[in-house]
Amino acid sequence: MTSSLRFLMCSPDHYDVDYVINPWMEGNIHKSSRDRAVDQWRKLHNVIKDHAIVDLVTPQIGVPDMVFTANAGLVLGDIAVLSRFFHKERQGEEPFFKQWFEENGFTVHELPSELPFEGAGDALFDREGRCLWAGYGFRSELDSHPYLAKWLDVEVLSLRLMDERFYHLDTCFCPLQDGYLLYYPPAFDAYSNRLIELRIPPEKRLVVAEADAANFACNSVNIDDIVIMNKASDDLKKRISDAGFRVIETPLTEFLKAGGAAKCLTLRVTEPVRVELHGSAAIESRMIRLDGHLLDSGLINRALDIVVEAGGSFQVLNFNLGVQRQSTSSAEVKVTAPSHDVMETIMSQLIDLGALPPPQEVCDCHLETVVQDGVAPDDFYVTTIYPTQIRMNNEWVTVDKQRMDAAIALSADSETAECKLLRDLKTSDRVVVGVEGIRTVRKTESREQRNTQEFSFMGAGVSSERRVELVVEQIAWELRQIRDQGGRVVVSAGPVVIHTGGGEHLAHLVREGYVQALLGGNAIAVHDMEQSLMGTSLGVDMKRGVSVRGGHRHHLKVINMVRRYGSIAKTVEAGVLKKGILYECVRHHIPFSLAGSIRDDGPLPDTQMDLIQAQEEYARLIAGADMILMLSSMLHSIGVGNMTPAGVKMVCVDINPAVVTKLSDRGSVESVGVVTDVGLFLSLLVQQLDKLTHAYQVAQSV
Ligand SMILES: NC(=O)c1ccc[n+]([C@@H]2O[C@H](COP(=O)([O-])OP(=O)(O)OC[C@H]3O[C@@H](n4cnc5c(N)ncnc54)[C@H](O)[C@@H]3O)[C@@H](O)[C@H]2O)c1
Ligand SMILES: NC(=[NH2+])NCCC[C@H](N)C(=O)O
Repeated sequence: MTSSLRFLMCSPDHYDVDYVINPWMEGNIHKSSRDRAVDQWRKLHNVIKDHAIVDLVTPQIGVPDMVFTANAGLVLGDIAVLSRFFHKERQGEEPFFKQWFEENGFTVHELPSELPFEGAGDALFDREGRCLWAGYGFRSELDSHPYLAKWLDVEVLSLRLMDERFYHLDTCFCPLQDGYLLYYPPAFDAYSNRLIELRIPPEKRLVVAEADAANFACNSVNIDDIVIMNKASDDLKKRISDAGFRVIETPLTEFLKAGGAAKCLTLRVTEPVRVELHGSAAIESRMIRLDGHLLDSGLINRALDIVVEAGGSFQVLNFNLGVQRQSTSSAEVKVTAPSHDVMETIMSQLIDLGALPPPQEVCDCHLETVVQDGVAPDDFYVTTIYPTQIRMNNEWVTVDKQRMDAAIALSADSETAECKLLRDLKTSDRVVVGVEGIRTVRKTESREQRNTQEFSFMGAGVSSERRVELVVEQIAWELRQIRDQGGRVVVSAGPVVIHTGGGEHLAHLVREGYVQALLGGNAIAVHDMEQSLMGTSLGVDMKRGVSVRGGHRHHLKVINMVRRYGSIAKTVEAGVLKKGILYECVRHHIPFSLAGSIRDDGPLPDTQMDLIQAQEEYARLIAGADMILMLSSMLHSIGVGNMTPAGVKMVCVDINPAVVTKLSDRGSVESVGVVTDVGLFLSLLVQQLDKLTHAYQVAQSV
């Protein structure tokens, strides 16, 4: 027996599965046998008694899980941090464990109420006592970890649990003597796995397969060179013994029904203190403020989801609910992240939602100078479509040329900031880094706006004919308004427009002044002209819908013809091209840009094969747009979406709901998705516009 070692156990006199608080308990209510449980517990007790002293806490009626003493609290030296159970079903255990700790000479620390932490079930010392691995995600809050670091004066490494079967850290992670670790990596998020790999060298990591993990092989008690567990496969046993340990199996099947095994049934109460080491936790906390229709628009949910999904945690400290339908709410939220990196990831997403630091914490943004043309500093802030401001010399300055996926740059001699693509950065530009002193200005999105968005957005696969018609009516109305007010509508279109018979309708829109710029690729122009000149689109007769003999050569002949004339405009001037979309563009001086791609035939002389140049032409034509109609080209629509700032209404039409979702789901109220055939859409749009114009003319003549 290793005489100095002590464990706390609780006999299973009142043990049963009475409720369900973890997936193992499902279907097991009152299905465990008390006799068998008592027998299995005694065997475990005996094994442990052979190697250490076992103290017992008196079992209590009404708290059947008290048998799992690992959850009593966390002990180091003579300090015990008492558990605050997440589930009310186990909260009744707290006073009994507290009493035991006090009666046994421990100084008991209690966490603030509503800050769950489930003791040694979620916190395991490295066997050399150098650090504390602490789990969070299901039962314990990340915010409890700084308290552990402070009270126990130990380095805390936070690990996020992802698989609800492994809801406590000790169900999937077991530090062993000599720096070994028995663990099940899929139970953790990527960041936590990286942290484990940074700290534990590969030869010391004993990775457990799912079948062993499901038998609670990681829920082992390690005393010197023995590892006591419910059960392990031969392969695992071999690997553990190759590492110099002896495995003792003792069946604990009755306790598995409640989601626990050997380690859960014990609490090590003699953890050695390493006086030379001191407390720290990489955990960071920050306050943020959110204002707006937080509940109606779902903003608060989105913000809190961002925090949790990225591996952080939150506390809503203040919530002022706007009581009237039109009044806004505000919230102050404390965000906690396991590391600086995770905090920056969370903060940059919260900034996108319009989050602000509280007034007392607002500071200037951080700038770093570019040292290589076209390369930003590592930590540069990546822009979004939303109007952004940065704080300089205690004032908020609006960033120009807003677009997504850029850096915010100030040239060496100016105090004006603009969005710059990486390739445009120049040595000596100063670039905003980190997340301090940056805010985005978001429109307050009300319940009504959200409903409209949901109504018009048809990504849910329920695009009945009538719903398409309703959306088209709305778009037609806006198109007419924009035209009448001298606004700008930009159309990006793919060749499907022509294949589906939409060419004549789009040409009509150009002719009638509804389009102020056209963006596309080589293909739409080639197919449009092929249809105008030969009546086919990629060799298919557009009237009869059948392939024309030798038709596959048509598009090359068209390309060749335009090449002979030198450009599309010259082909129109020569009187050769007499109708179609490109014809109308040339005739009505509507600028167009054709961005080339690797698969382009020809290409047409107008196709811009220098992609950087093409992106610049697109950006120039998009500037000042009121609406962008994205018609059935994923490629060009995504390109356009990336360079468009918020505030520009985008209408995306595609037959594939996934494409519509991708393009419309930019968190912007201005996006409308229509899942339908683009030819049908254009035909309905033209009909609706004619109806509107006709009504207008009738009204004027009365
Ligand atoms: N001849 C050339 O030089 C040349 C060059 C490039 C591309 N192309 C041709 O262009 C086509 C691809 O164009 P892209 O780059 O824009 O492709 P893309 O895949 O990016 O986009 C096409 C989109 O059209 C959608 N779509 C398909 N049928 C539809 C319908 N009936 N109504 C509405 N949406 C519909 C698809 O879901 C898809 O999202 C291919 O046929 C390709 O061969 C030809
Ligand atoms: N340290 C542990 N993993 N303990 C297991 C606790 C089991 C208990 N039924 C619960 O869900 O809380």
